[in-house]
Amino acid sequence: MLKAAIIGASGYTGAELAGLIHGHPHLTLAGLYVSGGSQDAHKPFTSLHPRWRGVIELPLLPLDEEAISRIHTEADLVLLATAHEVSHDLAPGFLAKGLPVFDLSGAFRVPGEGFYDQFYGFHHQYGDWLAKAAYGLAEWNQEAIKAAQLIAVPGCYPTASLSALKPLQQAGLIAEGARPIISAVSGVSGAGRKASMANSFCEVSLKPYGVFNHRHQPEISHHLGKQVVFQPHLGNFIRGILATVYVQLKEGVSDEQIAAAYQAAYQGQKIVRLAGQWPQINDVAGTPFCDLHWGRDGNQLIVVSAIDNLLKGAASQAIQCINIHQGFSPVAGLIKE
Ligand SMILES: NC(=O)C1=CN([C@@H]2O[C@H](COP(=O)(O)OP(=O)(O)OC[C@H]3O[C@@H](n4cnc5c(N)ncnc54)[C@H](OP(=O)(O)O)[C@@H]3O)[C@@H](O)[C@H]2O)C=CC1
Ligand SMILES: CC(=O)N[C@@H](CCC(=O)OP(=O)(O)O)C(=O)O
Repeated sequence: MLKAAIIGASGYTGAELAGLIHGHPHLTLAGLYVSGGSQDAHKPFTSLHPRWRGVIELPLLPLDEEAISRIHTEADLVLLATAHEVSHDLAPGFLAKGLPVFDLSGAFRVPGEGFYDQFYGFHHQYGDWLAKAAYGLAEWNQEAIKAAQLIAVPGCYPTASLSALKPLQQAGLIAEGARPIISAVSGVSGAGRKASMANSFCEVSLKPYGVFNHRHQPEISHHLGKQVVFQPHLGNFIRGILATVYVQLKEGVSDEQIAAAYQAAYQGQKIVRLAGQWPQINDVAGTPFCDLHWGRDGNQLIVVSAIDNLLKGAASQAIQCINIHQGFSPVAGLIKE
């Protein structure tokens, strides 16, 4: 069994990771950590996440110097379920000790001068690690994920969007010069567990945000190799993302070519499902799946993609990355085989 330490284990994605690792055939928990000064330090994990009562009875430990030394010597791999700046600061220390790091934040996803200053509001100090990190879009990047020591698990909207668009881009079916348009709705858990006015029960209403300035637009464009228009919306539900993607096809593209592009990309892949009907959040919430379906009218294609933002959009994709990195079955701990 490989021992996995989770930093940020009291948060939404960290708690999902704890559950997935607890149930994984080849992984075991090597500690659940929160910040050194956390108000939750030393509390039982289950006092924050009671659904794991009697199952994961571990304390939330403060990430102080002693804890970091303990992780260096006792853990086989580290999962960072922390804010971007926190992951940016923590990852290099674990990497220097030779530990593989799977980072759920955006801190190592997009190389490029000035990118983090512009879209994340901090200056990136670790260009060498940023250049060496593998982008953990599991169905698309297996060789890089296997080889890298640092895996940057994609954002939730980019996972939903890229899963829909990459087969078309790879097959060369998208019209030159046309920008695919992604309109996506996320559940409120996408914003994390920390309280904020915008995410409080009485304030949440279906609405757009991040118009023309969301950091996932450049993340999607970079990893697609084509500029996109991306518009996120906050929905009044807890978990899940539904992305509707509008694509202008090249002249003369046939239904068979579109179907072949998706078959070529996902045949034999168990996590991305070609749903055969329009996806809905209820079908994927609480699961590691990404459901896709498409329809067309002439050269106008619509693809719909649905995922659970906390799972395929974060924690279960991180587990897919660990599985690939370690040579386990790609779906170990996610789907019974
Ligand atoms: N929520 C989602 O759907 C998705 C989130 N992500 C990304 O994953 C990361 C985690 O997200 P999410 O789970 O939603 O976040 P949460 O806000 O729910 O959790 C953050 C966790 O980090 C801990 N933490 C904060 N500061 C530190 C620190 N200095 N050292 C150690 N631990 C710390 C928090 O505990 P405490 O403050 O008590 O220390 C908490 O456990 C983020 O980068 C997010 O952008 C990616 C894809 C989807
Ligand atoms: C509803 C909501 O607020 N969602 C988050 C996306 C969370 C995510 O994918 O995470 P990364 O920050 O790691 O990219 C947002 O739009 O910022």
